[in-house]
Amino acid sequence: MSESSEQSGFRPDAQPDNRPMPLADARARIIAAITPVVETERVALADTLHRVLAEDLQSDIDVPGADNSSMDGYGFAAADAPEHGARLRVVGESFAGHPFDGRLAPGECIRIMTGAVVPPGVDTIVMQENTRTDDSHVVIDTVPARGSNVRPAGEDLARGDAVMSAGTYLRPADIAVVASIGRPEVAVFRRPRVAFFSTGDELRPIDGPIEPGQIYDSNRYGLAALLDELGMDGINMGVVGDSPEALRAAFKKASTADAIVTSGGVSVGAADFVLDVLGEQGRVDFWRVAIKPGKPLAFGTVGDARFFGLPGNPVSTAVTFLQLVRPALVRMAGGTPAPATRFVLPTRTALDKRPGRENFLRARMEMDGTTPGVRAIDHQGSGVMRSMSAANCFIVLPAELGEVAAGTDVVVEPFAQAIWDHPAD
Ligand SMILES: Nc1nc2c(c(=O)[nH]1)N[C@H]1C(S)=C(S)[C@@H](COP(=O)(O)OP(=O)(O)OC[C@H]3O[C@@H](n4cnc5c(N)ncnc54)[C@H](O)[C@@H]3O)O[C@H]1N2
Ligand code: MOO
Ligand SMILES: [Mg+2]
Repeated sequence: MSESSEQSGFRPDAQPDNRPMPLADARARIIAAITPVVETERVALADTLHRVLAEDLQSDIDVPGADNSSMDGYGFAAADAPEHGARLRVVGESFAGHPFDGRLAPGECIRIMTGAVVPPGVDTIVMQENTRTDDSHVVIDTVPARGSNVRPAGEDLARGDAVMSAGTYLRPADIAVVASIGRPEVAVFRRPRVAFFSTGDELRPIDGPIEPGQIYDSNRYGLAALLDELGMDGINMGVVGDSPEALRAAFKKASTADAIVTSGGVSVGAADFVLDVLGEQGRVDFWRVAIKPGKPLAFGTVGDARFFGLPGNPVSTAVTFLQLVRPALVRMAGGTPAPATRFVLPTRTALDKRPGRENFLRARMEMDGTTPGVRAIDHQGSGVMRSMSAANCFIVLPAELGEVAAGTDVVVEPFAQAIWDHPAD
């Protein structure tokens, strides 16, 4: 039996046929429901990693500010060294931060270092490995072409250039570029406030003992780290028990955030109340997505907040966060989510698959000698978080597919991703 025909008692209007929603549709609906934050603040550049730029930046200066040398060597006028073996008198030096302020007469050159200003009269630099010194002279064994090793002013950015536009998610390289034009502070969007909590009577804090039947609340630590990595303002609300009353109180408290992310209690069990309380205190936009792991995901609204009810199985929590919550939060933060980078590799192992849900198998891309391939982690249970930790990619198998034989080309999605679109890319 195909999984898509599974039934449940719950029927949000959004899914009149009661089937789990295809993942692409769920993602599109979530993205369409997100409103980006608009408030901005000025922040020291050093504190802007993974913040979203809220202003267009233009350069007031040339970077670099002057023609400069790309080599340690000697600078001269090409006309003075018409052939290999030319001999020039060394009359001064230009160091980075200490320009040469004299003038060159015919037959003269200067010692010059990488990054040092190329003075008027010098149009060519020879690297010192191609020279010999001879008293106060230098012999250029191999004369380079005119203009060699001179980096022009403004090579990186010219005065007036557009440097970066509002909506850019700031990566380390971007921060270095902004620093290069001398901006100690920039305007960024306020970070979305994302309230998150775990649900489950079995969950215990990680700094105490556990009894049989109890487990440590690991999902909340994973979620906190994922939110942190995205630059969100995470509001850690702890563990909420499996009771409608406790959930009502938690939903109420979280309803002033921009988003709420929970784990657990969204399936059909007798202690799964998240969906009921979401319907009661807010609105269910849809429930259940044709994704494995992660099917019972719920999306909706509570007060001001977009609500993501992630399934409690730890791998399901992680996979649904990456596939559905992360792009939504990128948009909420003022950025543009990038489509996943994917490519094709042969699978070294046969893959179990039933038609019905798009599968995200945890896998490792690896080389066999010089041949790249991908190998699924042995244990694919949605409670086996080590499968995520040991993996470096997903194998993504389309919903309709059945079993996959070893040697078949499969779609691979590396964990290391450009997750937001970068206008300069
Ligand atoms: N009769 C059916 N049962 C289940 C179905 C179904 O379609 N019919 N779907 C299964 C699928 S798929 C998933 S995924 C889970 C989702 O369950 P819930 O979201 O209701 O999550 P819980 O029942 O609360 O917990 C599931 C599992 O995960 C552990 N857990 C929960 N929270 C944490 C946490 N913070 N840290 C670590 N581990 C956590 C929990 O102890 C359970 O073992 O439902 C299936 N059932
Ligand atoms: O889809 Mo559930 O996520 O198998 O574990
Ligand atoms: Mg459950």
